[in-house]
Amino acid sequence: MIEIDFTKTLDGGAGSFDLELKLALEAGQFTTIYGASGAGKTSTLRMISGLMTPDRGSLVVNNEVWYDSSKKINKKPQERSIGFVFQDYALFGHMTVLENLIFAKGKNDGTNSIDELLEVMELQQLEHRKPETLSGGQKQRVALARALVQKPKLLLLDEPFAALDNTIRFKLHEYLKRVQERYDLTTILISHEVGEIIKLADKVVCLEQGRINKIGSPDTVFTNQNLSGKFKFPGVVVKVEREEIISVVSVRIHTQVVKVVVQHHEAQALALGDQVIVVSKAFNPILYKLEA
Ligand SMILES: Nc1ncnc2c1ncn2[C@@H]1O[C@H](COP(=O)(O)OP(=O)(O)OP(=O)(O)O)[C@@H](O)[C@H]1O
Repeated sequence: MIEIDFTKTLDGGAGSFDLELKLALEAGQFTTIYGASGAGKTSTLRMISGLMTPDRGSLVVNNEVWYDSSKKINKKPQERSIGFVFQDYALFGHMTVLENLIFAKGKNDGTNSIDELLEVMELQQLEHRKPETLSGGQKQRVALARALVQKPKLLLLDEPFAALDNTIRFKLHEYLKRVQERYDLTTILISHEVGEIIKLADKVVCLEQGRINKIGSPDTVFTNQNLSGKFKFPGVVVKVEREEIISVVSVRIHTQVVKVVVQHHEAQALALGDQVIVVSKAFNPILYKLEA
């Protein structure tokens, strides 16, 4: 359990405001922080990691006090069991992929196996390459593997996929889900992408000017409904066609476009580019084996 209860006055563009966060996250849970630019998302992760000090409050991770202003406890970032991945990779350019991971391991025992991480993240073929020779998606896989070497209790991700195109981003979601489940990681992701949040997160915390204004499952936060469909696919509206009795909305889901029949009044509420969730209650798929 991660118990966050701290405040800090931040210098916003239009004057100062208080970031006030009281939040409990269950171990192994995947939480996303969502909110407008300047709401205090990055500051929150920096305070959890010890890179920024709150004005007052406490932070307790699995019953271990990392910060408590009244008891004057403030663990240094290197004493907190955290893996941090940023948008800009921050890999060591003069080291190969393998050397980056070995460096992260340091002299510590009890770390995750580097061989296993290379395998899970499918980096074996790239282990002797330097970061400058890798694509953005490959670099981010290395950054994710490196963040996991020290067996962190908490994985913090600050818009790690924002600079990548959709296809690479979708692949990285799969890798992230895979490691999150394999290592039972308590994860906090900052994201602006509603589709990404619906796909990955158990819980979403919406921040506005330093305060939590909504919290809950992505379904309830973004649609005000508890969606009970068997299959849920986040997508983007690419076409709305009004026909005689009904309207047809085309939704791009990853690389496919599906057509969904809706009532006219539902179609009227939609614009091209809107993010939506396609929910299917009864789904009777037919399976075809692909020949390699
Ligand atoms: N050390 C600091 N002391 C005081 N104010 C700060 C400090 N660091 C950042 N701020 C201010 O706090 C506000 C919130 O910044 P933060 O980076 O947390 O926002 P954000 O929600 O992550 O935004 P974005 O989505 O643009 O990254 C900004 O106005 C920023 O200038």
